[in-house]
Amino acid sequence: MKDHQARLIQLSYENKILTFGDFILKSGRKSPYFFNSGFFCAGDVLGAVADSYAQTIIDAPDLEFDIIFGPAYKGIPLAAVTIVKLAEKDPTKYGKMEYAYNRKEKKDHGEGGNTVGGSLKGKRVLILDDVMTAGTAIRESMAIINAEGGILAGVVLILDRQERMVDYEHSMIAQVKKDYGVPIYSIITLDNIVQFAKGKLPEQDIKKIEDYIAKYKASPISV
Ligand SMILES: O=C(O)c1cc(=O)[nH]c(=O)n1[C@@H]1O[C@H](COP(=O)(O)O)[C@@H](O)[C@H]1O
Repeated sequence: MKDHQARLIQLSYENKILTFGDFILKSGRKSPYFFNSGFFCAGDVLGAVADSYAQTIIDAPDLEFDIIFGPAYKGIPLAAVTIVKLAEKDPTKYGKMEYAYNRKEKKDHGEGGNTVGGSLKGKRVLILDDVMTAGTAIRESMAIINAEGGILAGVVLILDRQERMVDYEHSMIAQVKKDYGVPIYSIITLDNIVQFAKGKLPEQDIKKIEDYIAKYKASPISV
């Protein structure tokens, strides 16, 4: 793990963003851990996630984009702090780059429109989201970008849960990469969380995570 990844997991655990227990996911799966990015609300941990997003973007060899899109609601502050961090790290490349987000409800007065911030029209758009499990949230973002005339350029996530799709061995990330032909990066993965948990949690909790992995972890194959 790189320093920024280890630091982000540690801070996420301390801030109860990363928790271990019994959780029901959006997909209906019963999970022994949950990552709640709604708790990125203290300055230190929000700064840490912004730094990790920005570093992941800068280190990615094949991400070319003109604007960042943060899906409402949780993606909005994440996109805002990341664009600030990118501008700090590389002012020439990112100083004038914009970000945008969608409204949950359509507005038909004032400036109108479904998105706020920079225009997506004709631009290569990088989606910045928190967690991908079954891919539902990401597909919703893709539909918004299409409707606004943007071109999807890639996705950066905080956590790749590395879960397999129902009835398949491969992951949702592998499927989305194939369907849209764009790169997808994540700051941390389930593997990183397991590595962290092994030094921290009691044996019975590790066992629950291992059982979950045996049941739901995807094979590292592309489609
Ligand atoms: O329900 C989840 O799968 C989930 C797991 C987790 O650890 N953290 C988490 O936030 N989620 C939620 O699930 C969404 C992603 O799941 P999909 O839309 O199924 O890919 C996230 O945007 C969250 O709403």
